[in-house]
Amino acid sequence: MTLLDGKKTSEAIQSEIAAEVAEIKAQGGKVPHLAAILVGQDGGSMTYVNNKVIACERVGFASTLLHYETDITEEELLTKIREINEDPEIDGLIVQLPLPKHISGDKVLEVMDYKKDVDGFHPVNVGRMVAGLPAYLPATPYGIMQLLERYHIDTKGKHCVVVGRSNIVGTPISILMSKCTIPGESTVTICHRNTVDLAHHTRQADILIVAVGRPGLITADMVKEGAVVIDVGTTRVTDTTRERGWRLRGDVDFDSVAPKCSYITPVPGGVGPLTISMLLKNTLRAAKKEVYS
Ligand SMILES: Nc1nc2c(c(=O)[nH]1)N[C@@H](CN(C=O)c1ccc(C(=O)N[C@@H](CCC(=O)O)C(=O)O)cc1)CN2
Ligand SMILES: [Mg+2]
Repeated sequence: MTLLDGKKTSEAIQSEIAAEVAEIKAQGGKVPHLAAILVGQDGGSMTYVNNKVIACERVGFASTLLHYETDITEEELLTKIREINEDPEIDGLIVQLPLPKHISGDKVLEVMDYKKDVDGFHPVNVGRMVAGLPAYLPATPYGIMQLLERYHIDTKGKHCVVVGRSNIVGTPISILMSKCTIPGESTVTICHRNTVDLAHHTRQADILIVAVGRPGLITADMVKEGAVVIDVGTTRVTDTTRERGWRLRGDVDFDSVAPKCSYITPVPGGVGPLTISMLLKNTLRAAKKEVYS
């Protein structure tokens, strides 16, 4: 069994990005600039956004963090987004999810300039990804593709079973894995909350990607011998032995599943760190006008 080291891969990607930024600076160019909007005080969201800002500094990007109270109105937020759309200094914009219930994520995306949508969630970017046109790929699926590529995992003709159909992970990764690209060329099955006999499907998987946020859902009996297992789940579960009172747990029961796998991602240190690196990569692509002129 080989551990897919997301931390190491993420560091390698960030070094590549930092080298490109150094080159841009040396040529007297403008450094990439990411704006991140955070609404409210959710612990996980605050950690992720802070980590994004720190990662920007590490690779030499400029960043702007806009942190609003939970009671900001939808219209106030939309006005701010329209301002950022018009700001030529800012190359990429993300709005950290989840948003409070009174703000429509769909409206936020529709207002956002798709050319700055470095999360790849805007309908234009989703549509272009489906059509196989240049687009910003959502960071987590993009990170999974990087892991498969950099570990030279053969995906062509393999059966890839995806558990979860979220817009952030499940749906886009199932499309990317079915595309005629490498990685890709897989036969894809999507499972979700109404799938009958989940284990029947997961046992068929050569490549199993799980993104539902249900700690320990996938147990050893649900996995084929030699499978590649990608665990996207990162749920905070109570752990009184830790000072902070919690630990992260994936959707896969790592201890029982790992011995059966050819490759597996740990939690933490698997897909998570790549989510941040691929956001930086998209921001660099935005600054270089690689996707849109
Ligand atoms: N606008 C967005 N919102 C959300 C996204 C997103 O891509 N765009 N994805 C998730 C949260 N997320 C980034 O935003 C994210 C999740 C996990 C990690 C990560 O590095 N996890 C580490 C553990 C970190 C820890 O100790 O808490 C790991 O798995 O090793 C990074 C980013 C939902 N919202
Ligand atoms: Mg899902």
